[in-house]
Amino acid sequence: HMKVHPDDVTRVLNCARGHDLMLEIDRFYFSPRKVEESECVCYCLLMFDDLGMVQQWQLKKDTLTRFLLFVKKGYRDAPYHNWYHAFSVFHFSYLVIKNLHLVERGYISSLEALALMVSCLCHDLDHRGTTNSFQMQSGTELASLYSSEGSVMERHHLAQALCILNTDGCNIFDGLSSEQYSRCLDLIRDLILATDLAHHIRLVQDQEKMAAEGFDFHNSQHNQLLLFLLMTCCDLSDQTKDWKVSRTTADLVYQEFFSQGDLEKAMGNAPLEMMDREKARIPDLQIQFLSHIVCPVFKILAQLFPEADCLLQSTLKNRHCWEQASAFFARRWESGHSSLDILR
Ligand SMILES: Cc1nc2ccc(C(=O)N[C@]34C[C@H]5C[C@H](C[C@H](C5)C3)C4)cc2n2c(-c3ccccc3Cl)nnc12
Ligand SMILES: [Mg+2]
Ligand SMILES: [Zn+2]
Repeated sequence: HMKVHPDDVTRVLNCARGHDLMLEIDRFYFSPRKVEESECVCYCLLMFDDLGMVQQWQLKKDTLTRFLLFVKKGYRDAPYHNWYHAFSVFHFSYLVIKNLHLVERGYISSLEALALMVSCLCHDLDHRGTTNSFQMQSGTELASLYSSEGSVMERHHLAQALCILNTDGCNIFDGLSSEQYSRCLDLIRDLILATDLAHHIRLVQDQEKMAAEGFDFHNSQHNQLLLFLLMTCCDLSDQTKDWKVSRTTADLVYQEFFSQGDLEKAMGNAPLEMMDREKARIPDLQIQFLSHIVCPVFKILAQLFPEADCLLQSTLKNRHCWEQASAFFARRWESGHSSLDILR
């Protein structure tokens, strides 16, 4: 089973003690993938502290550090769904809480902010780089455990998160009252399950309606729809960064998709076109993904929070870059080249 050495905890605590937050780490354009892997856990500590969470929820730094080290160990080295993805999703939750003033303005409570940050860290724990439909079609052990409820991978990520919280010396919530503790775990459950994009698609019309009507601070449904929207925004946040990050991320996602497609072919199943390295046209697929899923989400966020307009603009700019690439790619595709290298 996973183990964390006491010296690792000490090393992180020493690193955090001496450190200030990196310059501009709290800006939307900051790319968390620039942080050294060995410093990520220390920066998680600093971000929790910067938002006053350590003080407010009496989080013990050694417990929080041990928890973070277990979470980091809980991710596999898949091309995309690895610790760096979790760290970057967590970083974006820090950005929206801080820059959209979500707690001070009463959109979410401080407990919901804590649950959001912890859910982001844990939301893809033990991901194998394959999709829910792959689990079901190939009858994996996770499918046998969870397929009756759907969101197979997300239920596994949640189970892994609860397992770490129940590990000796890792229960970061032991300073919460029993009522706050159960509310926090209910939130983490709902927020991790909300990262299934199929779940998001069922909600997005309600989220658009909420943004059009205006957020109702007395409507608990609006509060829940906003929390789910924030989780999706965090999970897709690479697409709000500059073109190089957006393209590199797509590269990594399609490495996972194409490996799954290879597996499905080997098993005699025909993969989706977006999983088939022989058929997929990445620029066109990315234009669809940005148009149908990413830009609508950040449009809703920008309607609710004017400060978030820069995020919508970035996703639109990245979609435009893919449109340019698509035209160029089409020309090259006709003449027999198919790799993304042309975009370097
Ligand atoms: C760059 C990039 N491209 C992506 C292209 C496609 C899809 C994707 O799941 N598409 C859908 C398309 C329809 C309707 C639903 C359910 C399924 C059928 C599959 C969604 C995701 C992509 N994605 C993610 C990402 C975000 C959350 C979970 C998993 C992943 Cl991989 N993060 N970055 C990217
Ligand atoms: Mg996921
Ligand atoms: Zn994710």
